[in-house]
Amino acid sequence: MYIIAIILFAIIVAVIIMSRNRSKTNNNSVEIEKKGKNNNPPNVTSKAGIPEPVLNSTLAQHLKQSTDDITLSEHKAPIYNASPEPKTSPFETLTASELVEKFGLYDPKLDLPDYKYPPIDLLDTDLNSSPVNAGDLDNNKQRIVALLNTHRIKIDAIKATVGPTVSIYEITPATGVRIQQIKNLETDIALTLSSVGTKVIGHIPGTNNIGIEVPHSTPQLVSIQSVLGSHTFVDASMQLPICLGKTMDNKVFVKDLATLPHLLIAGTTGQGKSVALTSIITSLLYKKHPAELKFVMIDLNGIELTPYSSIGNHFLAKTSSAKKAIVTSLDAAESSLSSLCIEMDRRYSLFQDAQTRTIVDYNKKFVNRTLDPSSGNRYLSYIVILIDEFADLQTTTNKSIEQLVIRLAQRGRSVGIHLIISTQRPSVKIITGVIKSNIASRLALKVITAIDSNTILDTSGAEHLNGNGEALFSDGINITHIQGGFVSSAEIEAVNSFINHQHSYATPMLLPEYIDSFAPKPFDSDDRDPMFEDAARLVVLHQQGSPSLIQRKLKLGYNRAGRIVDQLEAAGIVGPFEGSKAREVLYPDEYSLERYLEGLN
Ligand SMILES: Nc1ncnc2c1ncn2[C@@H]1O[C@H](COP(=O)(O)OP(=O)(O)OP(=O)(O)O)[C@@H](O)[C@H]1O
Repeated sequence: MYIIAIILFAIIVAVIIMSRNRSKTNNNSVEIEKKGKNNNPPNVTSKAGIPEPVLNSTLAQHLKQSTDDITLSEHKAPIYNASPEPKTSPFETLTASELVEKFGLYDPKLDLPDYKYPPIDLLDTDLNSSPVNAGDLDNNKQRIVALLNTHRIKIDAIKATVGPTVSIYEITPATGVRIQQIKNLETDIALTLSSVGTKVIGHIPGTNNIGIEVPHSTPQLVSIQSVLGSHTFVDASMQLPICLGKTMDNKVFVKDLATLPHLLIAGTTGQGKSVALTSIITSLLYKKHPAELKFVMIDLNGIELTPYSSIGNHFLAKTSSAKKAIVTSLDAAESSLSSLCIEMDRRYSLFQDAQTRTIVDYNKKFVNRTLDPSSGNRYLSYIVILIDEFADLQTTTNKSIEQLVIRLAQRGRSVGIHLIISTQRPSVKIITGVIKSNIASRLALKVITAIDSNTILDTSGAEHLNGNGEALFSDGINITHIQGGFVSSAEIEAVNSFINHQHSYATPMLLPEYIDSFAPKPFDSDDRDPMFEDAARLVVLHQQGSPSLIQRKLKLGYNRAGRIVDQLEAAGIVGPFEGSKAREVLYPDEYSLERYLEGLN
């Protein structure tokens, strides 16, 4: 008895030491612990031996949320307790309201409970003085009024609004004055104000006024801090708020990517596409928790999006076979997009079973614990796919990329998958008719010709922009003239570093594995899950290739079971995903399977 007690004590001590050592492999956690910022209990090591990011501060909280399968960011695993394994799911014995009473609402943010959103003071403050002084504004007003008087055009009032790149003079015409009378004087007004580019922009919606737009000789920079710190952005109750800059009358311009629901950014090289892309990413990083949002970044040049690899474990998603979190090759781009299509189909099949139509409704049901995680249900994060330089993917030899992009654009919205595509080649070969018809929202930066502008926006105008982030945004109906927010490399670095120094998931979110049936890839046995062979025997024995079977019989989390099924598919043991049907098992009996497994080892 005494000896058994000593052995037991030694085992417990050894387990504690091992779990502490493993936790030190996570650089982030080591650094935070060193700084003494983290009051969490010691790291918990998952069954897979990976440092556990779910560090709920109390045992009660810990019981609410699963610690079973943490290599994926999305919780599909049981949300009651991981250890000891319950024999039956509480979802089988308790109603949703009883579950909520017992465990509370499901909170995806408890994945990383101590996660802090980046503070606004990481960004540079706006030190710009106004591009026009009050004296100049008054002079211009007097000159405009004098000119109109000479032409016997009476006005009731004139006021000026200073925007980032232009000032707008709003005139209230006297009764009987026609807009065209003022429009006819456009060149004369430009001459009077000595300002090339002055435009009479016509009736200002919602007012009785006519606008005259006068460009500043030195445009004002719109700092990202001034827009992300504004009430318009801070108070925006949107699913995916993205800040695109300021309008010409100095209003912060925020859109909800979830409703756009995709965006095309195009303009000649050096006019501000990358800055626009990074200000969109920065907007989302300021508003979203890593449990709610993942980016898939495709950047074949490996330049613009590379800095974000440092926040890969927090905010990026990738296929498990991809070595890097950011996609930099054509093949990897194709398999990532294919894999996203599989994820999209899986989400649709979850929606079908849950009888929901949108990600918001589905997640609401999940949070209310009406959906059983052991049937594959999980909290769904939004996925934003960013493609920097779409022309690199639109090669003549690879038409399938365009088809994948179109599929995602057509069906992604309801399931929370959104695309942002940027290109410096606004030609009809790159921005094809079918791409345009599926991506209604477009941001045009300066282009060279009216034809290019027409290719992007279906109208001219972008050829008159001044560069440096000045843009025209079209939501498919209205066009808004804006000045994009500027974000510097140093600011990107500061935000990424702030995020990077916090606890993260163990890996980027893993997307379902895509296997190209026409070009089978060699199956890498090093990447195989330790339970791979047991799972293979199980599916062959039951002649049923479903993750829930593996999950139940081998006591694994849903994510891990899903990955094993992907590996079984890669090894040719089960067939491809077929929506709500179970996968076909390609080995008829254990004998043939054992022979195959021997060959694999
Ligand atoms: N919103 C902005 N406000 C002020 N200046 C800007 C803005 N956007 C871009 N610029 C200026 O334009 C330069 C080029 O911007 P950016 O790198 O985004 O261009 P690009 O269109 O992505 O170029 P490329 O096609 O070569 O990648 C920036 O370095 C900056 O000086």
